[in-house]
Amino acid sequence: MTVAARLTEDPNISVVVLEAGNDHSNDTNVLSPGLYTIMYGDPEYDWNYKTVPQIYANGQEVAHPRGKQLGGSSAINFLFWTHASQQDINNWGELGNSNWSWAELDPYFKKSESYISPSVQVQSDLQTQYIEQDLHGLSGPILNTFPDIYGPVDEAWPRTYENLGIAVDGDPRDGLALGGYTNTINMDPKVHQRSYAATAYYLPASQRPNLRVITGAFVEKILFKNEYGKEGDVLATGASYSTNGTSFNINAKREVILSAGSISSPQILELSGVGSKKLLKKNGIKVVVENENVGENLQDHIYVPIGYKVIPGISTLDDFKNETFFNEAYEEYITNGTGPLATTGASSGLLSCPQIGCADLKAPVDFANSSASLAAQYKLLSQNFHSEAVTQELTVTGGMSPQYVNDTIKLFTTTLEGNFFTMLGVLEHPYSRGSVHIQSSDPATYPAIDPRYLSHPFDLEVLSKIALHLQEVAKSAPLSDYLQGNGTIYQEGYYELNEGNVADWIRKYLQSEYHPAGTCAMLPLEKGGVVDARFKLYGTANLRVVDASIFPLMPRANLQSLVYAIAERAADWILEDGRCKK
Ligand SMILES: Cc1cc2nc3c(=O)[nH]c(=O)nc-3n(C[C@H](O)[C@H](O)[C@H](O)COP(=O)(O)OP(=O)(O)OC[C@H]3O[C@@H](n4cnc5c(N)ncnc54)[C@H](O)[C@@H]3O)c2cc1C
Repeated sequence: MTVAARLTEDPNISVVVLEAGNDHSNDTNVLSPGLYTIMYGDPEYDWNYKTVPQIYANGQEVAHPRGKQLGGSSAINFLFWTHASQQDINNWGELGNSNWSWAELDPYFKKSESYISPSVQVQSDLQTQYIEQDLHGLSGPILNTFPDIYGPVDEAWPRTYENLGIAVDGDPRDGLALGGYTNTINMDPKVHQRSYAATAYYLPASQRPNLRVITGAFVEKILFKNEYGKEGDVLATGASYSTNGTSFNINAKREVILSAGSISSPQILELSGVGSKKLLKKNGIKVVVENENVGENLQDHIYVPIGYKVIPGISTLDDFKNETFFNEAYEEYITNGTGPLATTGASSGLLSCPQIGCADLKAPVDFANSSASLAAQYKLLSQNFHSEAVTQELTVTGGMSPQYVNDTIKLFTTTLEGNFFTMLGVLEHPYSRGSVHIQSSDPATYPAIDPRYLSHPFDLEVLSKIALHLQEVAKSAPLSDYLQGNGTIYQEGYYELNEGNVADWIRKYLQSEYHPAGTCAMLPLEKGGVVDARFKLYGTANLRVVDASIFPLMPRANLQSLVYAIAERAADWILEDGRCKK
């Protein structure tokens, strides 16, 4: 939506958007910051993917919700608005992408955002004074602020990191600062509604005569002309899609932009004949552009959860299990836009290895068994291992059921009596790599998603340190004041982790943060690339991929601010390239 909205600012450019899901931009389930888990597993909102069994993680399938609606996963995400580091983006340049550096991308982060300062009370309670307003966008479409409804645990969060000597040392928006802090969320503070791609980019543009959005349009493949373009590249002429079982073709005069996300973009390319010759032949698909890199290089953030019992009197998401409580909260939100459904968590800690007490951990240096392109990625990760964030620590103020790794409906709640608090420790820069590939030429058959979690042994080593650090945080005041036994009494099913049992526990209960990336990597072709540094698919004259699948290397933190930034940049380049061609 970001690209379409920007391009149609020019009345001479017409854009048609094909979206498989429906428009839910007026739906409380999407707009309420506290209701997002209600959408998981529901086919009206969520593709509800699962990985193939993960052989390094107890053979489990891992759930992968993805937004199936206008605005995609920005409509179902947790509203965390956090940022990549400078090094993360500079790495993309180092890997061979010209004109990619933090300095060059920074204006586009700003372009997408309107930061809205909270009240003086919120600033003090949530310790938001770290914000440097000049670093933020102040007039972009996505509204971004702090939750103004929160409890004592939220207030305790930044103070706990302060007591541990690892409070945030600046505004992480600068791509440098590290430490524990309360992050912003993408919410309109006036009405307490999610601000996301559909409300922020689509709605203001929806009346333009040069923008047409077709919802319920399931793209089956991209169409190519059977002749070559000017530069010897294949021409994309449009797409075929189906609506309610009827198929249609739509023509594109200038460009086709594929933004179906890290799971569907490689799937659509392969269905269209772009991918590995062997795989396409096996599935009876004619090869249009041969490229073995399509669908490879899958990366994801995984995390380990640890659950605690809270002291009596602390309200948590567990209270929603009480029907009366939920109905009252729902009524209050619908009527006044306030109450427990008008808010969400915002507790982050971006921490380096020395900050979590693992300064002695040695990052891998021998990449002899890796391909040259992967070795280049590993080299950058290892060089910066001790200065970059190794983890993002965050919280869910409520119980989780980590045994339901493959079922998000059950994962974010418990059947237990009581109130709980869950700490999550995310592995920020994984070394494991996987893939997404079609299993059939039938577009309705989901692709095989295989992130190969923990296939690189270093990931387990690092995640173990992260899990042990979470326990230290939980035992530290003032957070520990709100946890039973000062952070030593676990939710049933969890137990004290130590050097001896932590690895087994992680293999069993690791979860995805639902951040798949990298499957149509922006890299030089010979280094594993699918698109070039201007998003153009290799071997084609006029097809670009613009979504998280082009990230060549996983950044720290949550992905959405980076997805908006690259989409803003892509729109500029599409306009620029169009002008050059005239
Ligand atoms: C549950 C969840 C929680 C998250 N929490 C956060 C968070 O708190 N903060 C954060 O920064 N990030 C978060 N993320 C990640 C972030 O939302 C995503 O990385 C980002 O939205 C990805 O954008 P994208 O454009 O690559 O793909 P998507 O947003 O997934 O968009 C792809 C779009 O393509 C459509 N599509 C797919 N296939 C087809 C087809 N065949 N035909 C037509 N349309 C199709 C989809 O329906 C969808 O609308 C979360 C993600 C999830 C799933």
